[in-house]
Amino acid sequence: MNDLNIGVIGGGSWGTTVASLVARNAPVTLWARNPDTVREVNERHTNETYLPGATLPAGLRATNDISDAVCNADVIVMGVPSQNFRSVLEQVRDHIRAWVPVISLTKGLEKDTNLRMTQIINEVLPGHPAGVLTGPNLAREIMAGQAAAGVIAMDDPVINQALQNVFKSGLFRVYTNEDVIGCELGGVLKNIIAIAVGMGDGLGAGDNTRAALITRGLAEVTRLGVAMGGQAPTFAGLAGMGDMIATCTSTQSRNRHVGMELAKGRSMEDIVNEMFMVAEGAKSAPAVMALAESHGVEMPIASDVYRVLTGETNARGVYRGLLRVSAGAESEPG
Ligand SMILES: NC(=O)C1=CN([C@@H]2O[C@H](COP(=O)(O)OP(=O)(O)OC[C@H]3O[C@@H](n4cnc5c(N)ncnc54)[C@H](OP(=O)(O)O)[C@@H]3O)[C@@H](O)[C@H]2O)C=CC1
Ligand SMILES: O=C(CO)COP(=O)(O)O
Repeated sequence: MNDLNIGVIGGGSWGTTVASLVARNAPVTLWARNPDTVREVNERHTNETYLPGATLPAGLRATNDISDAVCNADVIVMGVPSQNFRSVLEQVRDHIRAWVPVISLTKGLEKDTNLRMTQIINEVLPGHPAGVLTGPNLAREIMAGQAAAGVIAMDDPVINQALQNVFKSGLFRVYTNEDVIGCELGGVLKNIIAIAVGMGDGLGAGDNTRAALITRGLAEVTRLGVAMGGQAPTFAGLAGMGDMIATCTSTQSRNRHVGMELAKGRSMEDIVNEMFMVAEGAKSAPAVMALAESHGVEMPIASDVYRVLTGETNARGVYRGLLRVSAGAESEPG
């Protein structure tokens, strides 16, 4: 057992899953805002709302009191959606000890500021090392005991290696990477491409179409990621291509699900109203478009998705457009 105390913040699908993984290696306290979730985790070792059918480790303790999860923690792991990240981190700030590293699990950008979650950590908790744990990691599949691999990224290689030991297990292989920006953006930007793939799949597109969307999607994600300071090889790794493949092809993906529902001609408002889990791609799309524009990067697939999300056009309309567009060189946008 590792002697670091870990505080995981957020009792949804991924926060609960990561807390369960870490509980094999170190003492963990999971903070959830919902007292029913806390009771269920502590008494029945389940979180049926977010992880139906999964049994959580008996040693995983949950709390409704954020100071209980934070004040003795040597590492804080943030697993709340991007639009709530800052406000929850401000609650963490009231209890966190000096220099404790903060790891984001969140794959989104903050609305209006367009900031990445590690940038928010730097703003709210200056001096605390900030990193991300990311990769092709669908929560329910990991809880079902399927092997997976992820990446832990942080500027400081010594802390990064210590954290690798906190998260890794026989079923969860964790690689280190020092490219925080690239790893973080890989996880964020693939979500909008997964919506595009969901729209295609919902309209009955074939395997060739899906492969073309994923490949061209990865090309535009890489262009923006590199323009924002990420390293190109990161986008060919687990945080980039790996997560892109998992999210774009899995029936478990919430982002792909949004695309499938859009393909039925439903409005975004309707779809979101009946989802209780987060689909970060839809929330982050305006920020992605703003960043693409400010960096002078063309993202034809993402901008088509954005036009569907805003109701300017529909899935069928952009699909027809895709077939009409003439192709140039593979190294160029379009
Ligand atoms: N699920 C997955 O497979 C993976 C998800 N991720 C990323 O992890 C992040 C979290 O996603 P995920 O766990 O799936 O989301 P879910 O929708 O499953 O759960 C969201 C959780 O956040 C909590 N929450 C929301 N707002 C607040 C708030 N203001 N204060 C406190 N808690 C809040 C919810 O609490 P309540 O129940 O009370 O509403 C819930 O516990 C996302 O950015 C996602 O992209 C990354 C990898 C895999
Ligand atoms: O990021 C994920 C898998 O790596 C989860 O994707 P969804 O949010 O689309 O379910």
